[in-house]
Amino acid sequence: MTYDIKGKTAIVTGSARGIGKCICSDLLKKGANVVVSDTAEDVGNETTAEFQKEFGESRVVFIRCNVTKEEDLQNLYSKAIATFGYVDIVVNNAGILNEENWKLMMEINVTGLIRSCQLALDNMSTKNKGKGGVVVNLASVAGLMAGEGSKVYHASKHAVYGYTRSQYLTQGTDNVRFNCVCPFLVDTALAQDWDNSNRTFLTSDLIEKLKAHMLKTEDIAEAVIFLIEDESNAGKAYLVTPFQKWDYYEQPSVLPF
Ligand SMILES: NC(=O)C1=CN([C@@H]2O[C@H](COP(=O)(O)OP(=O)(O)OC[C@H]3O[C@@H](n4cnc5c(N)ncnc54)[C@H](O)[C@@H]3O)[C@@H](O)[C@H]2O)C=CC1
Ligand SMILES: CCCCCC(=O)/C=C/C=C\C=C\C=C\[C@@H](O)[C@@H](O)CCCC(=O)O
Repeated sequence: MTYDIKGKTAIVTGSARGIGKCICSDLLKKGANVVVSDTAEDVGNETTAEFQKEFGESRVVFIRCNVTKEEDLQNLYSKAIATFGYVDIVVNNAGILNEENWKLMMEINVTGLIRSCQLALDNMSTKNKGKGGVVVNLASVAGLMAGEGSKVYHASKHAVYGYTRSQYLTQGTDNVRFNCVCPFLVDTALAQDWDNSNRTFLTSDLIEKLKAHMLKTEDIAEAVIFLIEDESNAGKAYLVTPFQKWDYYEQPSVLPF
C-alpha cells in the first residue's frame, strides 16, 4: 500500500544542509509542508528561503532546534503543529561524527533521536487521539557492521537500528510506522570529517576505494521517500549501498521459537 505524502506535514531534524536538506526538498516536491530544523540558524534560514522561493512561502518554515535540548524538541513539535495543524511525518536525521566528543555524539545521535520519537508518538499515536503517522530514522551501514576508526559512532547507529526495530513491535497499538535507513558513505561534510579522522586507522588504499563509491544525498532522499510511501514494510531497516540493489535488511532470527 502506498502512503500519500501530498498535503502531509513533515519535520526533518538537522536539515539545514546535507542529507536532511535533500530530504526536505524531495518531500516538498511530493507536496508535503515541511519544517526545516537545525542548530545552525543562518544556514537553516537560507535553506528555508531557498525552498520558499521554489515551493511557496506558506509550505515551509524554519524552527531552530538542538535535539539534545528537551525544551527545543518540545517547541519544535508544538510550533510545527501550531503552524500546519498536525505532524504526519518525522525524519530524525540530525547526527554528528565526533569520536573525541563521544558523549555529545551519543546525546545527538541516540538520546535526541529517541526523545524525538517519543514526542512523535505523543503527538501522532492514535492512543493519544492522534491520526497516526510515519517516522524514519537515519541509521547507517555503521549500525550493521563494525568499524575500527569510529567505534562510538558505530555504537550510536547500532542503537538507532535496535530502537527503530523495537518500536515496530508495538506499532499496532499506535499506528505510527517506524523505519530506518542504513546508507553507505554519502558525500557530505560529515563524510569528509570521517575521512580525515580515519587516516590513522585505514589504509589510504581502502579510503580511496570507499570514497570512489560515495553515494549522493539524492540517493538517500529517494530511499527515505520510498520508506515513507511503502506502508507494508514497517519496522525494517533499509540498506542503501552502491554495491547491491537497495533492499530491506533481513536480520537472522535469534529465538528458536
Ligand atoms: N554522510 C554519510 O556518509 C552518512 C550519514 N549518515 C547519517 O545521516 C545523517 C545526516 O548526516 P549528513 O547530512 O551527512 O551530515 P551533515 O553534517 O552534512 O548534516 C548534519 C546536520 O545536522 C545538524 N546538527 C548537528 N547537531 C545537531 C543538533 N544537536 N541538533 C540539531 N541539528 C544538529 C548540523 O548542523 C547539520 O546541518 C546523520 O545522522 C548521519 O549519521 C548515515 C550514513 C552515511
Ligand atoms: C564509519 C563512519 C562513517 C560515517 C558515515 C557513515 O555513516 C557510513 C559509512 C559507510 C561506510 C564505512 C565503511 C568503513 C569501513 C572500514 O571501517 C572497514 O574496515 C570495516 C570492516 C568491517 C567488516 O565487518 O568487515
